[in-house]
Amino acid sequence: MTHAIDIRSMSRVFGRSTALEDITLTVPEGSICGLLGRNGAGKTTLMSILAGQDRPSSGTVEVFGQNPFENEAALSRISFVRDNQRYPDGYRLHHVLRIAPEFAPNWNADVAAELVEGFRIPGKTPISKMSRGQLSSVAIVLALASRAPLTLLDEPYLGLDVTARGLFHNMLLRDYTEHPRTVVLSTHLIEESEALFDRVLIVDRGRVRADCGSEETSSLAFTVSGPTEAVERFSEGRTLLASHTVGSLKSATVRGTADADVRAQAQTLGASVSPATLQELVAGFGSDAAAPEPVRIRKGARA
Ligand SMILES: Nc1ncnc2c1ncn2[C@@H]1O[C@H](COP(=O)(O)OP(=O)(O)OP(=O)(O)O)[C@@H](O)[C@H]1O
Repeated sequence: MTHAIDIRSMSRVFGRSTALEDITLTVPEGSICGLLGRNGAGKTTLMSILAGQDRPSSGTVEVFGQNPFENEAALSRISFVRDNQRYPDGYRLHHVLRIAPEFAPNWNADVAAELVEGFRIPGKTPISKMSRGQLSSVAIVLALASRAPLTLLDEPYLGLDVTARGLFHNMLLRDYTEHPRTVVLSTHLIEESEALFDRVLIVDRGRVRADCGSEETSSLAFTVSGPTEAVERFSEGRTLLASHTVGSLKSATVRGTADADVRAQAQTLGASVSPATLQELVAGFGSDAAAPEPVRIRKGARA
């Protein structure tokens, strides 16, 4: 399998703060990977390094087999759109659309025009005066119309209304299907975006906590709920990622697979088991109770 991203033993330290610690991971070509984790988990730092805007303190990073840092050939294959994207003073939309193809060899003006119309991005307003959602819209136009082999989207949803979010999802999936590429998308809107992902990377405090295909997340953890005593008895000897108690009822996210034995045991105790949602997994792997060892499940990428 060809890897778009290959990271080995990579760390990024800022003074006394370790933003990324001993990261080893690969992302196969032709996948949409959700990069998920709590605030400060290390998502933006990871994307900046992949985009050649920062370099690791140790370890190696390869994008399509090359180190992206100060590497023009590698950077021409990467589109990185971040939430605080800056534009030159006085720039309006038409300036951006005119200059973008110079940096994006696969630029598609039809995709850009369709998105500009759908997002209702004003042509006359200077970019510096645009609303938060309009800025996100411009960033998404750049990201999708670039059709870069590696597209990095860091929190693309900030300020976007529900219609604009739907347009983004539809265009991403449509254009990705017609022109396959590798996309890494970080977001805190997990429920809304999870249908996009065929891979999921969960990071917390600079470390990879889970790395698997999206259809395999159900084997990482499950939720058990019921009377507090039943859930506590069921949880004995198991690894809890998180738990919540409301009145006499308790719900816990438990590491492992909910096989027939697990379900039967819960039922005997008067508790019930259901698959953990992706949101519960991210919250669980970001909790202080989560064990530090990463869970990796490697299978093929989407065809
Ligand atoms: N230039 C820097 N100097 C010092 N510390 C930094 C720097 N950049 C990032 N960090 C620290 O590295 C850690 C990871 O930050 P990062 O921005 O990558 O997190 P994130 O997962 O993108 O968070 P969020 O979801 O809040 O955007 C944080 O603790 C942050 O304070």
